[in-house]
Amino acid sequence: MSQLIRWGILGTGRIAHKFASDLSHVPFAIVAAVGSRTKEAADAFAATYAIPRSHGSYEALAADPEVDVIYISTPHVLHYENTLLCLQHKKGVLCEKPFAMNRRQVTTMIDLARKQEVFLMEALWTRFLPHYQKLQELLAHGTIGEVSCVQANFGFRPADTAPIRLTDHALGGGTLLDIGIYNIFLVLGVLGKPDGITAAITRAANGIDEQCIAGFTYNNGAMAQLYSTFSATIPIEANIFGSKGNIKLTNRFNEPSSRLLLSADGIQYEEVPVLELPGWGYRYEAAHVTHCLQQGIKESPIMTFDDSLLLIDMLDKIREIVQLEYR
Ligand SMILES: NC(=O)C1=CN([C@@H]2O[C@H](COP(=O)(O)OP(=O)(O)OC[C@H]3O[C@@H](n4cnc5c(N)ncnc54)[C@H](OP(=O)(O)O)[C@@H]3O)[C@@H](O)[C@H]2O)C=CC1
Ligand SMILES: O=C1OC[C@@H](O)[C@H](O)[C@H]1O
Repeated sequence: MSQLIRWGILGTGRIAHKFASDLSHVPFAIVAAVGSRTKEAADAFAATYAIPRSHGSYEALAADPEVDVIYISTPHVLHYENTLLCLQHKKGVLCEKPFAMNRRQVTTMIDLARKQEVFLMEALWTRFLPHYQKLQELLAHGTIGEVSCVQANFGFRPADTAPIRLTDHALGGGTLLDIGIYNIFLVLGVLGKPDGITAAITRAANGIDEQCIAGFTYNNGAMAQLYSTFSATIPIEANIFGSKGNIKLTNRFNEPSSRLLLSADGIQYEEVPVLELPGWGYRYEAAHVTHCLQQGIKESPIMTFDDSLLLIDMLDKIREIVQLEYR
């Protein structure tokens, strides 16, 4: 089907730039409009990517009849209200991670998407990356046998130029929701839902988690170790240990630049070749959403509502254990 899908971008921050740039690689996708809190920022963004329509409010973007689907890239605490706004206007939505702040919000978003009969998906881009797909293939073929342990680390010291949202409690800051989510996503993709969870955080003075360490245990004996931090810049790597070998996802394991390494003995590692296309890596999820819209599909068969619900359940559970609260 050759129907053009008209994208809108809601929010003009860092990741919105990369996403808009990557849409130029996606067949049958055009960026039709952008919406910002200010007309100046919307106009500047539109000029950079030759976007025909720019709006000085999110409401105006959501109401734009020339838009089919909206990519939401605002701070975490706004995902819920921004998504509901777009769904109310019968726009499809691809909303950045974390989908929302808790299960209640995610459920309300899903219910409204179903009621309005429009597409909705969490923008967990790693799910669509070639190296992650290859990882799933290797695991499904039993290449490393039975997995006994997954270790996932994600951390960096935010630069002075980093967005304020990373550490601002009022914007949903902290490592768990921002980067710890990738650790959880990876472990769920390898071992599934845990039977037990332990967790601890280093709490910053403003209440956010500056570090978070979590342990997942499984009734079959498998376990996982998940660590996220803003206190140190560390290798953003993941290791998967199995009865017949190991897999390492190199720095940054959530991005397309990560290499997939395979070892039979835990000493010698060989790279598994993966086909990578030009761009930042957002084209894969954007192409999937574009395809879903062309086909009239309302829920992604790859990043499903159940996947997002399980993810938010894990975030909620860890937050409950460590008493991490947001208003
Ligand atoms: N998938 C990925 O690889 C990545 C995903 N993300 C996710 O994307 C989202 C945005 O992250 P990022 O682009 O880094 O964030 P930025 O702070 O750079 O951008 C956020 C944008 O949201 C809008 N906004 C609305 N209200 C506020 C507010 N009160 N304070 C600040 N900004 C506001 C602004 O756009 P405007 O002024 O135009 O309204 C702002 O530019 C987050 O949910 C994050 O988790 C982030 C990085 C990578
Ligand atoms: O999704 C993300 O990936 C990269 C990080 O630097 C960023 O803070 C986070 O939002």
